[in-house]
Amino acid sequence: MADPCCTVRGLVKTYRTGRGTRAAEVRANDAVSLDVRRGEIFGLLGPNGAGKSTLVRQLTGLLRPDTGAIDILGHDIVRHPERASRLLGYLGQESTALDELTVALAAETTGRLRGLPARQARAERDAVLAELGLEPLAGRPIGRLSGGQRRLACFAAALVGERPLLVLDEPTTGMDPVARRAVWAAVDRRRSQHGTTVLLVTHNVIEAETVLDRVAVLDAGRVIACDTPGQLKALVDGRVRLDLVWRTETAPDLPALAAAAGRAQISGRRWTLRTTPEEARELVAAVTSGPAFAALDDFTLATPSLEDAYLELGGRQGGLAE
Ligand SMILES: Nc1ncnc2c1ncn2[C@@H]1O[C@H](COP(=O)(O)OP(=O)(O)OP(=O)(O)O)[C@@H](O)[C@H]1O
Repeated sequence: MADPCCTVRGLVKTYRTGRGTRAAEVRANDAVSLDVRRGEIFGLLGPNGAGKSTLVRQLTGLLRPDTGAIDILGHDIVRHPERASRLLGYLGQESTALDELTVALAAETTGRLRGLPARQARAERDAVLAELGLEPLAGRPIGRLSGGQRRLACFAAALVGERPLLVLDEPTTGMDPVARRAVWAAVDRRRSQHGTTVLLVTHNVIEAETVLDRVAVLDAGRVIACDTPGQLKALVDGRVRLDLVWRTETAPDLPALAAAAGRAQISGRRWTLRTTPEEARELVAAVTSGPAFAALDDFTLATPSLEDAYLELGGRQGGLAE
């Protein structure tokens, strides 16, 4: 592969829980192999429990794989996990380590721990707080911020003391649209100015489609596909998704709906149908007139998303959403 940043081969991680008769094993990563190129924004997409965080914790040297190999910029991270912190900036799901520090001190301390001289750590701290609009919160302890503000403050800290690879585990969870945009602008800037590579964990399909160059889809610990969002969506080209939301859980029993009822994925009052544009058009006509319309609360017709591609690939029927 041209210019690799991170190469993963045959990674297996099994958690053991309980004791005696309650002992159980969860294979969180099951022979995962991946290639991330330098300078790309690479995503790990999958539902809760797919094994995304387990994978990134191994890449960051925090968790030891049972078997398999991880190479980051020429370094063997399984043999030398301590090297990971010099190669990558990591934003995990928890902020507890930084909770007692103010936003400014968390950013400055991270810079110092990464080997920056005091003056440079302070300069980078000021620049990143300004870049992310965090100056008004600079003096507040991270543990006493809102969930979205806390994520943004931890993201700011992860950016100080530049690293060639950024590993971000659901960075925008809980953030408002302004903060989200600030995060993606900061990521883009680092990529264009320094060629930074970004490995991003998400189960937000819209975000994945917008920001990722390539995405690996994980399901039950395995990579079930790896491609550009566009190529993955091409798997479901020519089809549309129709969501019908009824006023009550008992949808009207009408001949025009019988075939659709048999094929719809039903969740409470919502029916989801993945079908051809022609059939969707007929169904929309049928439900927007007469007794069906009286029973209808809402409907949406959409082009395929990565969510549809995931289901097409054999992903769990519940889909990617939480
Ligand atoms: N410390 C642990 N001990 C035991 N089982 C664990 C542990 N951490 C994770 N697991 C299990 O391993 C599997 C993968 O979990 P992981 O957190 O990697 O998934 P994920 O894709 O990151 O999920 P989410 O989207 O919810 O963050 C799940 O079945 C989870 O219950």
